[in-house]
Amino acid sequence: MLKKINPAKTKAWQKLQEHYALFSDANSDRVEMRELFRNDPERFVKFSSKFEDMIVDYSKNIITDETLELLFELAEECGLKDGIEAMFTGEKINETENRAVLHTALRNRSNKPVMVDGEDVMPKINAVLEQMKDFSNRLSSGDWRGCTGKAITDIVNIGIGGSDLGPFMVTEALKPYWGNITPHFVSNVDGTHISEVLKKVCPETTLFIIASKTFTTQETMTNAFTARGWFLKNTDGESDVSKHFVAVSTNREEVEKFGIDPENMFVFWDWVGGRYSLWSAIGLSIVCTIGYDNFIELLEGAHAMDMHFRETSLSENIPAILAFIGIWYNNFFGAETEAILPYDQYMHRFAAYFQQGNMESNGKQVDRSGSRVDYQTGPIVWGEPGTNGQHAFYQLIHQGTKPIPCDFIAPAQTHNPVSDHHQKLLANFFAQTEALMMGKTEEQVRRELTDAGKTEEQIKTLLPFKVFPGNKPTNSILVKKITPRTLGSLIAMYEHKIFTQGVIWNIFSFDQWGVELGKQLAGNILPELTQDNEIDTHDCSTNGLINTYKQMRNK
Ligand SMILES: O=P(O)(O)OC[C@H]1O[C@@H](O)[C@H](O)[C@@H](O)[C@@H]1O
Repeated sequence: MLKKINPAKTKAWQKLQEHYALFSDANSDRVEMRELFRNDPERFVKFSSKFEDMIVDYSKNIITDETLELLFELAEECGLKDGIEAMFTGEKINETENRAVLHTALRNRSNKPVMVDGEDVMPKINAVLEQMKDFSNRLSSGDWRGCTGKAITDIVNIGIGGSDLGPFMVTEALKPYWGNITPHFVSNVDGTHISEVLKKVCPETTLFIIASKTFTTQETMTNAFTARGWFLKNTDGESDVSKHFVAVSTNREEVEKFGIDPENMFVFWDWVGGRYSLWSAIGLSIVCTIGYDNFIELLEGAHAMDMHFRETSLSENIPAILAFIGIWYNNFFGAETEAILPYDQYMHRFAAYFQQGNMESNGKQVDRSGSRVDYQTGPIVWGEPGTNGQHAFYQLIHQGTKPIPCDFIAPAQTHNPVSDHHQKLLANFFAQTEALMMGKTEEQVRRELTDAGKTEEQIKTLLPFKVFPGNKPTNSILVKKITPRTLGSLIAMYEHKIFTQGVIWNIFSFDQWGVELGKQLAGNILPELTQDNEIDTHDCSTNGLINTYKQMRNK
């Protein structure tokens, strides 16, 4: 089991607090990155790690050897190494749901046994993989026929949260690997989402994948029934449903109730968390889109990162180091957010994916003993692909008042070598991380303005606006190319970063009770919306909004 240690009460935490004074804004002699770089030409070599075709450069952080040493001490005091073993060996570390956490078993390409409740889970994982392989081959070869004998050309994944974000992000990131099946994704209960997707597909050649761990999620079931209604309206009858609807779930009973043949069901298990489920049967839409072999490459890449995370000492451990640096800013510099900035258009959903991964996992205020924490936990995660972000929100990162550590991610090779686009893209990547670290001093600005012929008066007026403080931390993650394997490693790297931070913050990262209340209340309100009578069962704001909505919808 994970230890229950208050990180803020450890010796390392106290030392980190004292150490922070060296870098604090309150210290007029503070140590800044510019100086650290000036004093150590080997800083890049020292503070970067290679992993297969990936390099993670964490040298542009406000850290010294001592900072990292203290963070390693913190991790040791909090029992990180034992925690990692507990997860990989199937201990029920998701205590509030009494579940193991074994997304790593789903990509355990060594096939060594992984035991849960005395049973090796590998045979059943392999059996579902075989089923996914067979199914996707039948789809892409045209062997699986729709109701009028036509081959399937489009799949629609209906799911939400973990049953949508992962498959959507991965299929988008790996678009260059698409075969002859086009994927679509419907998640939002807003009828616009399904309506717009249904406009693009033809009932005879479309297969719906209803993806839901519980098979009770309101949004998914509503969209699934709408899809079935649309299909039946446009085809000949109920019996054809089996050729056009398959399910991915842990809940056989509900799948059968919906009317999907259990033959067409792909199972997974309660030890797969929703937001960690793309490696399970939830990845069916990925397999159908990029092919089974590429999906296996994705698993292989993740497995390689798993091995690295499990077996490498903390001082060389990439996910752990990223996690420690995150804690450094979150808990000592008071950083509230982290940006993930992929310089790769195909990875445009990567930040959104890890928004759930991070914020649902570590958005917790109660520690593992059930007490309110007295320190900060999970950061707000956000981001957009470069270079779009540069023209939108980088201003605040460069010159705003909030510290925002950023991860820059880019491939050295593009799938679309169009003239010099990629060089321009990467020039921007490198320039931004340099600018964020170096900033622009008063002296530099003064020189520039003098060279531009400005008067002393003009220089004085403009100077404060044109200075960039710099000292803004970034990690740079450069991969050779975005392939299924690299993407698998990248995703696993971030997953383990989240896990590491959860262990140290002494919180449970694999439950998500916080999403329940809104669902419950929506369940209470829905029947109140069916009639036009005035409502007075809530607070005055909620009553007022519901009653105004009722008036508006009728006029
Ligand atoms: O796969 P399901 O059961 O439909 O759940 C979808 C999502 O439902 C949300 O309520 C959970 O917070 C997510 O973690 C989950 O991924």
